[in-house]
Amino acid sequence: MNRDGLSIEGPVEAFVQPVRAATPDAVEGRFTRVILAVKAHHTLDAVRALAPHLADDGYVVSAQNGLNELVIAEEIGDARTIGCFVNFGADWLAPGRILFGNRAHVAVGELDGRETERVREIHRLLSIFEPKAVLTDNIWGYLWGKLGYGAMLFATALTPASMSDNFASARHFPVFHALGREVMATARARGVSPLGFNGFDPEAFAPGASEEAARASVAAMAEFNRHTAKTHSGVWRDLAVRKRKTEVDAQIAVIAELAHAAGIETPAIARLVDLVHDIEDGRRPQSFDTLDLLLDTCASTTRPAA
Ligand SMILES: NC(=O)C1=CN([C@@H]2O[C@H](COP(=O)(O)OP(=O)(O)OC[C@H]3O[C@@H](n4cnc5c(N)ncnc54)[C@H](OP(=O)(O)O)[C@@H]3O)[C@@H](O)[C@H]2O)C=CC1
Ligand SMILES: CC(C)(CO)C(=O)C(=O)O
Repeated sequence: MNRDGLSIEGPVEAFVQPVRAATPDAVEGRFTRVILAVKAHHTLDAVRALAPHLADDGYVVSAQNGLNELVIAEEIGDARTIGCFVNFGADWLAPGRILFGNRAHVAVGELDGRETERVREIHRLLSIFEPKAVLTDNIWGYLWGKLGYGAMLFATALTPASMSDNFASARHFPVFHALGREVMATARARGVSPLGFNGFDPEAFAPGASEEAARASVAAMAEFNRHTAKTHSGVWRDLAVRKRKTEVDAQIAVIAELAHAAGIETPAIARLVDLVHDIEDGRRPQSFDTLDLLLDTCASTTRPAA
């Protein structure tokens, strides 16, 4: 990147941006604004490494999946943490080369919902990248919406197929239905009002919602993902391409812990976490047989009581 710049490629935009890049050990100086974009399980290490480089009035914006804002705020304080939700698709292709696969929802907000000068400025900067970026007073609503969708993306990564083809598989609808319902029930138990985006409709997975509404949302997610050059999720890439651990513990297992604390059962999430571990550890392949094991759990949890 230092030699050639950062190359953004793909159907959305193509350009080369000159940048100054440094590995963590070579970073010098103190900064006011830090955008954190490491995988969720690296958040704590990264925050500890960057903290000495954060100005007294500096802050960290979490451009990640998961509830990383909780981890960051625990380490450096609520006042130095800003929430962010990103749903566009990007793949690392090679050093200095990134595929920008599609535009999608982006939102930013203070953790307590206030509209401060600094969050307005971050929103202005994000809008250069994504003109429809939202400045929100409910960032937790977006983060929990993404957790609902994210749990489904982890399920799609159990197979070799694209996100879209997974969502379009009518036989596997109970998987997406059960995962969405477990996550949305947990969000509500924590007093969060989850928000929707790009086909994901939180109301469709709320307690008491009709199966028809959930089917419409899953179909909308299949359609949305049909039009991206990033055909597979980051989770799938971690397993199939990068051959490394996924964010499943930091992003998904944590939902089961929060659900348990609220007295909510999460059999689908528990099974999903186990199956992802099985693939990470080489005990199972990415295959529809693996997804079918999750289907067995989900079909029994979503089947109406006799
Ligand atoms: N890619 C996408 O389309 C989307 C991603 N997200 C979320 O965004 C976050 C980032 O994802 P993504 O960009 O795809 O991930 P990548 O793995 O491509 O990038 C993460 C980078 O963080 C680096 N890193 C790891 N630990 C540290 C550390 N302690 N200090 C400094 N750098 C570190 C990694 O280096 P190295 O490779 O050397 O380990 C890697 O370059 C994740 O939470 C993901 O779920 C959200 C929406 C879409
Ligand atoms: C699929 C995507 C880009 C969201 O649409 C994502 O969040 C991921 O790859 O983890």
